Amino acid sequence: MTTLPTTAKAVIIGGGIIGCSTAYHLAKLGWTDTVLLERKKLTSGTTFHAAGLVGQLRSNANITQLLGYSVDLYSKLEEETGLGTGWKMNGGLRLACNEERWTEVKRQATTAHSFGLEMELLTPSEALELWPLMDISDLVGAAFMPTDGQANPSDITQALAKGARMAGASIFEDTKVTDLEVENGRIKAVITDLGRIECEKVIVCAGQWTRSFAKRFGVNVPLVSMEHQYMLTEPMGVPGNLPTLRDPDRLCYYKEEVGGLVMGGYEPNPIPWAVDGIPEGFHYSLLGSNFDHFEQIMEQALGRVPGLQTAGIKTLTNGPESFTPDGNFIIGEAPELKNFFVGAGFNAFGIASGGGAGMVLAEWAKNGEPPFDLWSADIRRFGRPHFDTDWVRTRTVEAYGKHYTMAWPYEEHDSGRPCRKSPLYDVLADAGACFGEKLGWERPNWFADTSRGETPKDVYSFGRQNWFEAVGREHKAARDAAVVFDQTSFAKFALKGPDAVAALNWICANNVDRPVGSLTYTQMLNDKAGIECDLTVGRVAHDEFYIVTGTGFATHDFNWISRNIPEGMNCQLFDITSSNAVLALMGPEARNILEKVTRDDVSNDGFRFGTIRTIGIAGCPVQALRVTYVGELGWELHLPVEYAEAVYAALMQAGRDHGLKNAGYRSLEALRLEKGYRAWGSDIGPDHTPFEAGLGWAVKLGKNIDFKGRAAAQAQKSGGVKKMLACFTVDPDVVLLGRETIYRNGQRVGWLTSGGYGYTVGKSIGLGYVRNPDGVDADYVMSGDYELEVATERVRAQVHMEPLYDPKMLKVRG
Ligand SMILES: NCCCC(=O)O
Repeated sequence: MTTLPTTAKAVIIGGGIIGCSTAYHLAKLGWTDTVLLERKKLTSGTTFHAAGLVGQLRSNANITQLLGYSVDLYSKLEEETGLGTGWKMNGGLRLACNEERWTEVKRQATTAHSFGLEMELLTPSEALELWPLMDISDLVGAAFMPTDGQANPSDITQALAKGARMAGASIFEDTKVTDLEVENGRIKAVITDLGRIECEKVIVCAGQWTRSFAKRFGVNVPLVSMEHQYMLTEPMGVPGNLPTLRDPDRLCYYKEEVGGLVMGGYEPNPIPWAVDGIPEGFHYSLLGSNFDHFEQIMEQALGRVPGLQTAGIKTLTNGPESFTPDGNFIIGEAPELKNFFVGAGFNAFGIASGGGAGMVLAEWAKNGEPPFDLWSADIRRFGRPHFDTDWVRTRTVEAYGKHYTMAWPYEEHDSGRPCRKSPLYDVLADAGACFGEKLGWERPNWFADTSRGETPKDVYSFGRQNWFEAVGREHKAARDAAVVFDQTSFAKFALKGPDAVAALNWICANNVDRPVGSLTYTQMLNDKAGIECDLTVGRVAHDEFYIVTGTGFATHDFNWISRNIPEGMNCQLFDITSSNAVLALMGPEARNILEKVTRDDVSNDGFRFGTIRTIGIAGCPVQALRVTYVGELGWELHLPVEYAEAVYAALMQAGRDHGLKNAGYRSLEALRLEKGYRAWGSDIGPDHTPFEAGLGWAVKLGKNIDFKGRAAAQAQKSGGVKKMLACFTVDPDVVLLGRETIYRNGQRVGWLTSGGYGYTVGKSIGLGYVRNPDGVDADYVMSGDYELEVATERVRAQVHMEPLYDPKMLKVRG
């Protein structure tokens, strides 16, 4: 009879690879009173039927690092535990069968180089030498990553479980979690059919069962079970050292197994499973093989591996796996419930991610923060649309179907749209808007001039895309006249209460205790002085602040602020995103236009840069913020949604004689790059401090006010930095997209965090950190000779530490 402990530091729910890896790492970190509970047997959920490929390269440096950690761990786990893992570092091949895919593969190789991974380009015949079973008649080229590999999913999980036990963790199989005890918004205990365990942290690694389990406690985990099939052939003389192979143009992957081949794929019409809930008793269970559905993948594979025509098929495994709406996994502490952690939704990368995901989950649970920025996989990246199961399923079906399709620059999702619409959606659509989508919001990306025969639809490529000229027109209007951006999707919060100023001044790096009517640009830092939030704060009353942040950061920033209000302080945070529309009027003509529609004083003296006031426009009380993200004179106009059409119409009419144009997010991006404004999530984030990012001027170290992250910020200000954000320009015909490698005096020193084009300066622009373990300052940055690697080619680059456009801020303050 199993006797559960009555207390534990951490309880992990789920005995698949992620749960076992988390237990392994928590125990190694010294939390030996970690308990893992598995409802049935280890691996019996999804792990046992995973294919077991371990690839490393992703478009995000830290996720690539996490996967690289898995490879390092798997390389030594067998020796440590004495259990076989099936780990083989045979390398991984990726094929390209057309010129566009070849460009994508070359850009991926450069991304690999940026992140410090070896990835070699091969001719078709060189690829054939590594993978002699394939037909290469349609091949343009291939890339080879020598450190990729494959593992046996069940064996590697058992080895992690053994390693966890060896380090002191306890693992209980056949133990069902029936409930959680929650007290004051945090986890108190886990209730099982064999007893109660009081604990500090719960980490739910229950695979596709995670969504319904978490929902019982108000936590949203947007994942969907999808049927995924792969076949295994009878032995056909496949050598044991065969690299894994990804053939994205044919949607297929391959690996060697006992002398045969595993072959699976990602069909464009996947089948969601268990839409109304996973049946009781579904463990060590598979779905019936669906040969008809697999035929489309099989047909493609036969073209690549002719030997499959005569190979016997041993099994066609149809196992449901968790997929997510954006193809990234879901990790971190739930915003809805303290001490409730999630590691789920691994999109068929569970085995590749297992080692690293367990490591980061363990560190996050133990230390209260992840070891590095995991924003692209963070559970707080989701928002309102992700609560709706139908919407999540629709979007996830699209994401699954695009698993191997070309990842085009600027690609937008097609499904589940339109979902959240600004009140101006129809008006802007009539004006030629081509919309993009973020967190469900439809947002104009650019405006087609339909009178010239332009169509508001993106045509994707790796070169300049069809919207390039249209965005250039918007850019020019912003610099020479004025534009209006519909930025209604901005997340907006109100913080109210007698302690609002004290609380916010603790959370913000900049000083927000300024007179009513002041606007403050500020970061919010973690204890390492990493930038957790980057936002604008307006003091609208003695005891009230209006906070504006990016569309995609609504859940994250709300959670960060509310969790960091010091205990006992009397103030409340409200999400008022849906109450207010936002029109940003920007450009040298902005004042002339605004003066025509308001009786309020908007002169330079009457309405200074960096202030917020209420003005009247078209019968509407508008909160006007004199601020800019494009480097021009301008105002963000925040107004109750019901006035949006009237205020927009008044502006457009008044702007007619001033060259006012609609503009979208693509020109906003080009404008901000010229000005060197940083974007959270790419140029700045938890791995970057204000001093590294050139934002030290916004940190209140000169004031005697304590704030979160102050000690680390102070230490870095005194000790100096080891990386520094710089701007790079290259010839206009070089397309920069981000992740291009930066070389200083021939040495790799970083990669671009953003890339784009500056229409005023007529150059391609990138931002990125220059790293040096011995320390970096502006002189060091400026004294180097720079090249960028773009799709494996090196190009000369100029470096800049000042904004390319209006470095003295004359336009903004004028
Ligand atoms: N579970 C299949 C993984 C496929 C891939 O790594 O591309």
